[in-house]
Order: sequence, then C-alpha cells, then structure tokens
Amino acid sequence: MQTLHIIKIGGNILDSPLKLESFLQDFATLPEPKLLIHGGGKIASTIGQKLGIEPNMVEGRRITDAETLKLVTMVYAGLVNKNVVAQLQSMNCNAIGLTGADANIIPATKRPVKQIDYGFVGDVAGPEAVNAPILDTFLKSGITPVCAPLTHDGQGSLLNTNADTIASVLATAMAHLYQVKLIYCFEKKGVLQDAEDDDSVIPAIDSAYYRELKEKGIVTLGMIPKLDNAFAALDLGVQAVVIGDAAEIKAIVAGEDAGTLIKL
Ligand SMILES: Nc1ncnc2c1ncn2[C@@H]1O[C@H](COP(=O)(O)OP(=O)(O)O)[C@@H](O)[C@H]1O
Ligand SMILES: CC(=O)N[C@@H](CCC(=O)OP(=O)(O)O)C(=O)O
Repeated sequence: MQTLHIIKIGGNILDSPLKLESFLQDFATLPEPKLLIHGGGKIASTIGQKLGIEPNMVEGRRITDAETLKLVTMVYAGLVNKNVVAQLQSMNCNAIGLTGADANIIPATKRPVKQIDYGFVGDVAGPEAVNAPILDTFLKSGITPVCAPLTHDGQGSLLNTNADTIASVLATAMAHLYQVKLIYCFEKKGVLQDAEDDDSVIPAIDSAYYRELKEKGIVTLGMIPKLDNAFAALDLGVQAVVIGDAAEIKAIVAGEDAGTLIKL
C-alpha cells in the first residue's frame, strides 16, 4: 500500500504568519499523496473577542452557541482555510479547501446534552461515516485536500469539531486505502518531559507510559485530547502517529529522529 501523510497544524502555528509560511513551504515540498487539517481555535477566540463573543472552553472544547457557530464558520472555513489554500497554490501545491459538509466528507451529529450543553458541536459517528472515496479521488488527481474543523448534521447546519479529532477520524478512514502516517504538528519539539525545557522531548510514548505521564501531571491541557486521538487512530489501523514541531515536518516525514512517536 502507498503511504499517505496526514498532517494537522494547530492554532499557535496558524496565528504566526512567519511560522505558517515556513511550515507551508515545507509542506508544499512533501511527496504526494498528502492531506492537511488545520485548527484555528486561537484565531477564532481573538477575532471573537473583537466582536464581543467571549470564548467559553470546557475540557478543551468550545461551547458553540449560534453566534459562535457563525464566528467559527467565518474563521475556519473562510479566513484560515482559504488563506492556507492560496498560499499553497503560490508554492506549486494544488490544494482544495474543504469543510466536512463539502462532498459530505464528514457527517456528524450534534453532541447530546448531558451535564454540559456544548451547543453546535459535532461528534463524528466513526471513520465509516467519512467519505473516504471522494478524498481518494482528489488524491489520485494530484490535489491536496485542506480540511477545516467543521462537520455537518445532514439537516443544513454546520457543526464545530475539534481539529485533532478530525485528523484522527480522517486518518482512520483513509487507513483502509493507504498506509497512513498521522503527524500532529505544533509549536514545541514534541511531548516534553518538562514543559519549560524545549529540549526534553520524550522520544516515544506507549499507552502504559501515557497513563504514568498523566498521573504525574507531565502531560496536561490540550496534550491530553491530542494523545487520546493519537491512540484512537493507532487502535483503528493507522500505521504511525508522531507529535512534533511544525518546523521539523520534513525530518518527521523522512523518518528521522524528530518529535515523539506514539505507539500502542
Ligand atoms: N508534556 C507536554 N509537552 C508539550 N506540550 C504540552 C505538554 N503538556 C501539555 N502541553 C500543552 O499542550 C499544548 C498543545 O495542545 P493544543 O494547545 O491543543 O495545541 P494545538 O492548538 O496545536 O492543537 C501545548 O501548547 C502545551 O501547552
Ligand atoms: C469543538 C471545538 O472545540 N472545536 C475547535 C476547533 C478548532 C481547533 O481544534 O483548533 P486548534 O487545533 O487550533 O486548537 C475550537 O473551536 O476551538
């Protein structure tokens, strides 16, 4: 089977024009087939505050009321997605920007209200819900999909879905067709032993070590859902998952010693 690289970039890279441009330059040179997923939570929060929409996050997930859904649609599907695509086009990478509603790529259901009402937040039923064949059609035509963190409910509403989860679900869905290597890129060199020391990268984490790192409080905040998504992808057939620095994407793809390898 051919290898497919699925790469996710998060808010801190997207928020820095210099880091983003440098990442996209590297991404554009990576071998095809490849697929990019972007977040943009930080930009949505900043623009929202200017518009009087205060961010409300619970366990790393944004409570998405009707006004916030309009905001994230403008920011993720518009500003971020289309700028990334335009930049990639300038770098000779033929990208197409997509939300989960486009070509029915990622249908989802509105998260049921339990203790917390997350509003217009979408849960993807599973990788089988993803329209993998259409993504494959793009890939086989030499087109690189760039996916925004929005899904849809099939009844006319977009839904906000965490970008790390989208990356994990898409990777799992594509694992039937390709050997998938999923790479979570962010602004640090990998999962760190000491948050203050950028050189304390943990080379590899398995599920037992992950439990220990959580118990000791070494892995916290946004790293917990990222690692949960990484293990979910491995459990469901994704070949390899690496968490690493967006600035080291070429080394990670080349299989060099960079970032943190996640293994079962
Ligand atoms: N052990 C750790 N190593 C690296 N980052 C960690 C660790 N524990 C918690 N984090 C936090 O996780 C964050 C990454 O998650 P998140 O903010 O969701 O990133 P992104 O927006 O790129 O998905 C880092 O910026 C860091 O603050
Ligand atoms: C439901 C939910 O929380 N959605 C996320 C989607 C964006 C995201 O995940 O962005 P990063 O990867 O940059 O954090 C949010 O609105 O913040």
